[in-house]
Amino acid sequence: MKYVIGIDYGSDSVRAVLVNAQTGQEVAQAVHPYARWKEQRYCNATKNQFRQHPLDHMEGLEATVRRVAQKVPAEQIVGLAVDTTGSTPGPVDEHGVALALKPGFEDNPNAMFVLWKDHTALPEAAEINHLAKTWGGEDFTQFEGGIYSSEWFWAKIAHVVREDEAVAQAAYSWMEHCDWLTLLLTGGELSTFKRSRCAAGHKAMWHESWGGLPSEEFLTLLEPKLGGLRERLFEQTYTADEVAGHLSEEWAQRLGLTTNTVVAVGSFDAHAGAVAGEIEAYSMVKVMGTSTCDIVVAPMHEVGDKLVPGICGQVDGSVIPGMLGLEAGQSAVGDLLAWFRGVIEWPLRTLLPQSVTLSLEQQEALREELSDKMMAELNKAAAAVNPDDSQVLALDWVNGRRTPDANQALKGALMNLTMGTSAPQIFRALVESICYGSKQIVERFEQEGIPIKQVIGLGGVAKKSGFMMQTLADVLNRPIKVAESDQAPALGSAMYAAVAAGIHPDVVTAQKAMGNGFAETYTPNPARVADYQRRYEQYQAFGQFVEQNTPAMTSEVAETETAQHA
Ligand SMILES: Nc1ncnc2c1ncn2[C@@H]1O[C@H](COP(=O)(O)OP(=O)(O)O)[C@@H](O)[C@H]1O
Ligand SMILES: O=C(CO)[C@H](O)[C@H](O)COP(=O)(O)O
Repeated sequence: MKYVIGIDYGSDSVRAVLVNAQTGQEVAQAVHPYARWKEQRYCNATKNQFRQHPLDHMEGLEATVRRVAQKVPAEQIVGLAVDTTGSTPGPVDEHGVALALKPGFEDNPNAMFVLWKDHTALPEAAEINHLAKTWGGEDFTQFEGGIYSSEWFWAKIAHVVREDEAVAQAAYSWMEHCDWLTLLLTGGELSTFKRSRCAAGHKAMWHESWGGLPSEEFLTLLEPKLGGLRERLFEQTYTADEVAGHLSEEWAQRLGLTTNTVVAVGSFDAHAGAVAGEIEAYSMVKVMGTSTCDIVVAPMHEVGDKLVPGICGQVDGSVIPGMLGLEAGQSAVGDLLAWFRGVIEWPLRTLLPQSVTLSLEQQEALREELSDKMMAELNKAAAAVNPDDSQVLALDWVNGRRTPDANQALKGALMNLTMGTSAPQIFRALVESICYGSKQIVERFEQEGIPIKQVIGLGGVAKKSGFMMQTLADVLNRPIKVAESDQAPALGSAMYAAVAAGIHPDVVTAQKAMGNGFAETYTPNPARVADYQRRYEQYQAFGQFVEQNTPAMTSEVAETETAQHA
């Protein structure tokens, strides 16, 4: 019997699944929340600064993989692969050691991984967009939807090197999180390491037609401190079905595995999730968690030269080698609902500690009990709201708008509040706003000639919120299948690992052999469709109003906003 391990690094925790390499049947899974991240040690939410310490990731690697690996003989585990969030780049030395692991940088957030949802690089993203359209050369954003985001590689690097001279000096190179972990596991040389096509193509403006990364001239025009970095990055990229190497002696020992285990090239969580969600041509797989990524694949020859504006890129082989992978998404989905929960939990955090009748332990127990129940209860109560009784309308942009047309400077909003507005009505409006945002994305693909033939949901929100999924089916007026797997990105990585280890000839065959199928299908309720269409039009008008009244994101505006938050 042969087995593979898929390792999925989410925003809050890492999980590993051990599966049968032939059938995909799950043998074991283990989850580990990041300890430092849980305390938000290197974050500042008001500045939109979200940094993760590499020790959180290394501890999670050992904790999860050791636990699942012990279920079967080590020599039967033939492959593993890692997917992570992205763009989550971090600075490294000439051997690929993360800077935060080196003396002097242990507590410096700029030496850590800059999580996808960190928006401290708003000015740099605005500069990249301006430069790309005006510098007189190639528009390097053209395969990234034409608008570069502050969530991405170059904006983040430019921001950190400007802000922190010590990091700028010490950083030999930069790596996406999925690449850094894969190099860590294989112990190879940084100069010959196989970087992820998925990460480079969607976030680093890598494209074969201009010889890989944007030119030295463009990068130094953006920021002179980037001079020379291009040389120390990479020219080639590799798809996730390829072999990056074998487990190093050190990590084989630390994980309880052998050096015969093949390690596949890394990828992003959403792309791996789409593979496990059995994506096929013109399906949209919605990976719904903290954020949402909408992944579509299409045959290269059918898309031809078509460029889809306002999405997060179109990349040859980023999901399924040989097909074009297209990505869009929303920056806050589970996070939007978690934000609202946080708002209404305020008295629990502030007034409870003032209680004279409850002990500290009782307060803590009460806080946890209520917080645990809150999301499920809000879903239930929001589903019971009579839509005719509430006109509340929301914009889902609390963490900016990722797509269509990235504008991370936009903010969330609520309208039509009355004296009768209740928490469930607001929660319902937030859920609806997420669904309207999703409809805009589907429409963008279709307007640009990429038909969406089916919609598949997966991830924490798709599994936990039937209310969200039913609303989505009603708003989109399409059935939505929800994937069976609870750990879809990890299963997708296991599929990539199985191909890299030679168990299956290609990703499509691996999907067929190892797929878990679907748990349920939400079908649109015809009685709701017309009303949601009317409200969708109101959402669009509300969005236009807010957008028109939001200052254009020049670097000056971004700097003022950042300063106000500091
Ligand atoms: N019952 C629920 N309804 C809606 N959202 C939920 C519910 N329970 C948890 N969530 C949201 O799910 C998100 C986590 O999703 P998950 O897929 O597990 O994580 P990740 O995005 O890190 O991969 C959180 O943002 C949380 O607010
Ligand atoms: O942009 C992405 C991938 O390209 C993802 O949204 C990001 O990685 C975060 O994912 P999640 O919401 O599951 O934590």
